[in-house]
Amino acid sequence: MPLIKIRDLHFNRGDRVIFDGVNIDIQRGKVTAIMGPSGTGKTTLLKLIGGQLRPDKGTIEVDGQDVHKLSHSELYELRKRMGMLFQSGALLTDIDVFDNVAFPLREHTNLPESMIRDLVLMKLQAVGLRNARRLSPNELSGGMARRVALARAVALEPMMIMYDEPFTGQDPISMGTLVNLIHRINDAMKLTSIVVSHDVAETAEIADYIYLMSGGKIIEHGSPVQLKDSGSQWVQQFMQGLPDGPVPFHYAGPDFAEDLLNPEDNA
Ligand SMILES: Nc1ncnc2c1ncn2[C@@H]1O[C@H](COP(=O)(O)OP(=O)(O)OP(=O)(O)O)[C@@H](O)[C@H]1O
Repeated sequence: MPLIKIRDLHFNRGDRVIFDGVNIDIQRGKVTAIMGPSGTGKTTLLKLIGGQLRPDKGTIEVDGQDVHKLSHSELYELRKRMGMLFQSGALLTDIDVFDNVAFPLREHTNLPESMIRDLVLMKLQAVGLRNARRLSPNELSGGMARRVALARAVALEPMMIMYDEPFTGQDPISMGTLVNLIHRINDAMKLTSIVVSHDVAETAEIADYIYLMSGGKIIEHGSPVQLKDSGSQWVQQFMQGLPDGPVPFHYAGPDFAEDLLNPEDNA
């Protein structure tokens, strides 16, 4: 049984079709990557899985529960078991690293402070920042801040974790550290991970399975090796990061000549 089962997912933003009949299985214990060009709806998909958005049609089941049929309190309980690491998931800047990681534990559990301390130190140890616990977030590098956010995301021992563009803005060394950490934490904590990214090389390195999305559909799915050997031109363009190919560079709409001929249209 997959941990997440997405069936016939449809979702629109105004007239724009974001998902047009998408099916995805996220297997337990694995790292699954969702990749696709900018604007294809990767972040939107994570929000649909987390219940922040509602599909127009189709279902999303997480651990056997239909996310969009849950009551508020049931969804709240489910969300506590879903770690999320959003790109914008900033740390609280007026408290130190330790208190940032302790925050969800103090918020959602009644554990005594001594136990919270042990749990926080364990999580910080796992991301290599136990000795940075008294630093304030503005004393951290971007890579360190992301590792603290990761420690915080796993503080409540979630069953899964969703990463939104975890590698953006990282230098090669902290990129390498993150790549290792995502895999190590997934295996050590027996998690299920979803990584949403357009960083092909790094994502292919950690993913056990990849879904490639474009134009509202899943274009291809398989192991990184299967995708690298794919005969599809589109898949090759994406996996090799080639600028020209079947993937359009321009956001869909009227063509340029038509726009120039309609100076009245300020849209
Ligand atoms: N709040 C919103 N209201 C209307 N449209 C939105 C909103 N958020 C996103 N969109 C549109 O939905 C589409 C998908 O956005 P999304 O952020 O999910 O893409 P993405 O694949 O994560 O892109 P990127 O890789 O660039 O982060 C885009 O066309 C975007 O313009």
